[in-house]
Amino acid sequence: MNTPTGQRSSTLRTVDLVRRYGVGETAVTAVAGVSLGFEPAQFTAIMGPSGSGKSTLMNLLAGLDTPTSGSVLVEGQDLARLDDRGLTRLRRERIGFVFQAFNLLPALTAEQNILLPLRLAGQRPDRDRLDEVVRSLRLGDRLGHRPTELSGGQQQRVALARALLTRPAVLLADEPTGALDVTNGRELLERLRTASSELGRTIVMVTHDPVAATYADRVLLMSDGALHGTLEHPTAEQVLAAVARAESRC
Ligand SMILES: Nc1ncnc2c1ncn2[C@@H]1O[C@H](COP(=O)(O)OP(=O)(O)OP(=O)(O)O)[C@@H](O)[C@H]1O
Repeated sequence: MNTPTGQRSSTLRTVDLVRRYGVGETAVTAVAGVSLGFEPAQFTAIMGPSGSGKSTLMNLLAGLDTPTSGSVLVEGQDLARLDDRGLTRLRRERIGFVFQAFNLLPALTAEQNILLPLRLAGQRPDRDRLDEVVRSLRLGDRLGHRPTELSGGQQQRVALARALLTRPAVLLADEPTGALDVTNGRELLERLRTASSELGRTIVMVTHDPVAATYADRVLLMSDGALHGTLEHPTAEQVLAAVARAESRC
């Protein structure tokens, strides 16, 4: 998509984004001036040592935290200009979330969990859309089960179905494979890749796993709250080497 000025308009964009915690000598700059664009159908992995600002950046992208300065724009809308209702609506309709801990409601069945965001928005579920998502994630025979009756892989696929049902522009995934075994982790990463390449979703994933990062189109390396490099379609060895370099800077 191009703007009248010829600039490419990103689905998600940060401009000089800064998040500082505390004041005076104990102040910590968790995100130190990050300007980034995330494009449609682009799958980005964010890596970096512990404390480098990955979670803070994700919280800012999700509108869960407010920048000290700079801005986050989702489909051109500056999150800081939205009131609480507008922000809740944008997060419910345009941003999907997948977390390491699945975050499913234990009292609800898989289907009820998947439909929850729509119900909260007061919208009727589109059965065809539900069937399509459920089929693509191989959940057809598990819909009546509660989370405790599902494997970890199935629970995370339910969480992904919930995130994808509303056709969000952006999917934010925080260590989505962190609690999964290798096989289920790889399957989830394949689903994420399909969601970006075939469905056009903009995906941003924080991971500590160099192999998981190779499923992304690009890997952004953070250290000390700043961006210290980008790798395009790297191998796991290239990711490992880059992370080691970032850690040696700490
Ligand atoms: N609420 C807070 N109050 C004060 N400092 C904070 C707060 N949240 C994060 N920080 C600090 O900001 C820096 C970045 O933290 P952040 O959690 O974003 O790092 P991270 O890269 O996600 O780390 P990890 O990989 O361990 O999850 C750290 O120094 C952290 O201690």
